[in-house]
Amino acid sequence: MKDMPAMPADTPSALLALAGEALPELESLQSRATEALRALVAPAGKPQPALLEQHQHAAHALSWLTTYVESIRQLSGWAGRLAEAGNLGRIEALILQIGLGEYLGQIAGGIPMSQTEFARLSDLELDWQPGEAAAKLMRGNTAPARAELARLMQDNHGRATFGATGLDEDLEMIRDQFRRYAEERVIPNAHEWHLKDQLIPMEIIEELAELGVFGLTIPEEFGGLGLSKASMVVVTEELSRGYIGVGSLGTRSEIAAELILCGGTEAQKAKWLPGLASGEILSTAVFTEPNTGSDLGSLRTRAVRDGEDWVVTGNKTWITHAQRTHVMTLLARTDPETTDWRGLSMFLAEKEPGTDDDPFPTPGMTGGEIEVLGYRGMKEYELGFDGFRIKGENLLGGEPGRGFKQLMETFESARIQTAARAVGVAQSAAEIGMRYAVDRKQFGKSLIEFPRVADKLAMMAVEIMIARQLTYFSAWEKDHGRRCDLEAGMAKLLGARVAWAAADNALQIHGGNGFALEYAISRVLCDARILNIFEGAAEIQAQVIARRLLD
Ligand SMILES: Cc1cc2nc3c(=O)[nH]c(=O)nc-3n(C[C@H](O)[C@H](O)[C@H](O)COP(=O)(O)OP(=O)(O)OC[C@H]3O[C@@H](n4cnc5c(N)ncnc54)[C@H](O)[C@@H]3O)c2cc1C
Repeated sequence: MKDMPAMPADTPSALLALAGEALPELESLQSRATEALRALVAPAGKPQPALLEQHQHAAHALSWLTTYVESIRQLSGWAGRLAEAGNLGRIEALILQIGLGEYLGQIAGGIPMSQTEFARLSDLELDWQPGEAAAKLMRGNTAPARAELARLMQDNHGRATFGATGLDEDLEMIRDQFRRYAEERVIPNAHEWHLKDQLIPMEIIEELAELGVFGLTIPEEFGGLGLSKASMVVVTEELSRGYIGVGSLGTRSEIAAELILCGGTEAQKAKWLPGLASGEILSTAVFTEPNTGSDLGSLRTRAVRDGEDWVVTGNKTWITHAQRTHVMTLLARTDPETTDWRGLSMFLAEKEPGTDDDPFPTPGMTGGEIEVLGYRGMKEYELGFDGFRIKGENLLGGEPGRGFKQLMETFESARIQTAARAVGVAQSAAEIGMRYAVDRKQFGKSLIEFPRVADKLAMMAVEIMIARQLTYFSAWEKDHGRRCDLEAGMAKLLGARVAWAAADNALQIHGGNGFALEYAISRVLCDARILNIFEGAAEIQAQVIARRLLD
């Protein structure tokens, strides 16, 4: 078979010029796709929920297409900035070439939304004849390029990332600090914590508190470090590379702090934020119920006024880190006349931290552990509330009925953080897979010398960089005060798929050993699986993106 001609990867400027030419064409394709969906689901101008559901596959195809166009834009932007600064080396040029080639190819041929569902342009009754630039770029994902990238990854092994991140020195210093921490304190222990299904030791939580992890983005006036979301992303990425459980410790504090900063009264800010920032107050997010997960607005746990207080009755489930925490951000229905998001309120419900012997000592509250595949370290619980009392002053914002909107205001940050967790997990899978592929020999040579093994590693490096750049972009937008629900949703959507693919492929590289609990990759696979479920399951994320594109 005749090989396709290789792309001129030795001329990154030519590649960037081609990307620059192709982008307007992709943007126009995305506009055509949006109009095609509008024709299907909004015949009278406004999207109709029933039609949007009927055409869900087409709607999600648009979401994925848009995510890919943004990915190409961010990948090109990243490479362009590196080139300007004289830092676009060979490894970055190959990531750019392969990434553009592969994502353009998938746009034309089908984007995997899951292993068996593809977003195709024909779902939106579109066809696309790629212009000259796009057609050239599409040939970029060649066997020689992947082989060279895998070779360079081997040389690069031991550095923080495969390819320069493009972040500034301050952020790279933060990365270094947390990378060292994870190397010394997390990685040597993570697998044992997982296998023994242990809570992450308090010692680690105290050390992270010392390092400022819980108050990273809380303003200095409330005892935090007042740093950017970009720094949160870097810290989260590195800690999650060590262990998703450790990378997720800060998630709940981030949600609680965002809730209070956006929706709390001045008194609530003064009361809660300093303790959250210092890590003395640990929080847990209490939203999901046995019958309401994705459709959170319909939840049924009730909070009823009793004098100054509120009394809570109902059941919650999947509550991470419920036992050891001091405060619950608890969403409950305060208007019994409603059945949707309108009657919900958010509480900062105080509780006593439990112990193994007495996990839920607070009156009116019971709980039990849910045994899980992965994402251990904080443990998940189902909770029962019966006559559980919350002080009136702990109703967030002091006014009932605003809980769902208050929660929605935190979605951007939470999704950015989850995307960063996904990048960290994917990076750890890539590194573990790489080490094994080098060390393990079959047929007289290292596994990495077989193209199908090297290809997997090369594609991991490419997709991790794409997901990383999308995540940085959404953090950048957030830090500059711009709305970024769309970008954060896309980063989370793609990041979760990338993490799962990386973990699955790294396990494949391990062969039978990957299936042994003893090997770290077995844990990373289990940990990666959750990313497509929480913080908006992939299908919900795609639905939200599609709705937003039709706004
Ligand atoms: C390990 C873990 C930790 C968690 N931690 C917390 C926590 O700390 N606090 C908390 O409140 N919650 C937590 N959750 C709950 C999590 O947010 C929910 O699991 C998630 O929102 C999905 O809800 P569900 O599990 O009820 O799935 P369901 O809503 O029943 O959905 C099941 C599946 O159906 C599909 N689906 C659902 N709706 C649609 C739709 N409209 N269109 C197309 N497909 C759809 C999706 O594939 C989805 O995965 C956690 C969950 C897990 C597993």
